[in-house]
Amino acid sequence: MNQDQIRHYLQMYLVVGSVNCKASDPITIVKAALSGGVTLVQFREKGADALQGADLLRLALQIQALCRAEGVPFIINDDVDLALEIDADGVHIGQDDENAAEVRDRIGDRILGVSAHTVSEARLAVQHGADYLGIGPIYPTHSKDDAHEVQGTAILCELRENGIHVPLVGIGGITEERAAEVIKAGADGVAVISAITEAKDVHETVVRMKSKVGNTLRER
Ligand SMILES: Cc1ncsc1CCOP(=O)(O)O
Ligand SMILES: C=C1C=NC(C)=NC1=N
Ligand SMILES: [Mg+2]
Repeated sequence: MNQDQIRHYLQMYLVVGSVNCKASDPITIVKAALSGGVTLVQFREKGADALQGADLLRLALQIQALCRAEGVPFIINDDVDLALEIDADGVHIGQDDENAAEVRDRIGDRILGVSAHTVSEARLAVQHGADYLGIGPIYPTHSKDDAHEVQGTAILCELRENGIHVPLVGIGGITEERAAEVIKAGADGVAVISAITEAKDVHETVVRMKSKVGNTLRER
């Protein structure tokens, strides 16, 4: 996948699982987020009372169908086997998951996203074939119980200053109010869970956040 296409996909990136959808259900939330214009969807089913087995597969296939209908790429967090089983558009893996080079071999030219927290982790992930890097938590988050320490937007500047020019998406505590500063610091987009899944109006939140990202990218 070419870098410009990946950069486009990263602009308004929804990360979602049933655990994050308390006020409403995942399908309703994904439908509203897609109508609001999310550019990429990651299925991340993690944490206490996460779905498993047939229930997990059913929800993954339902969300995949919604994304396909809108032409929005659908990727799976962590579970490369599931991604290959349902022919997802890619995977996102962390530093503690399968080695990025091995995953790249297994998924061919599907999208490969890798989490990175330092310049050296970023360099290694790029060498192993990552299409983009997930950077964060930028701000405090309650959606990942084993999140690394909060890094602020400085990590994005540091990566760019150290010659990491691959597509980057910021993640962690990102809200509509904070989106612009994440882009100004060098990210190509924002990855968001609770600011969208817990929003009173999911559609409007996505519309507003995406327009702030787009305006800031154009001003940069
Ligand atoms: C998956 C992940 N990785 C770093 S922070 C985080 C959770 C982001 O969730 P939220 O957008 O609700 O802070
Ligand atoms: C941990 C993560 C970091 N970044 C992204 C985009 N997704 C994740 N699941
Ligand atoms: Mg992981």
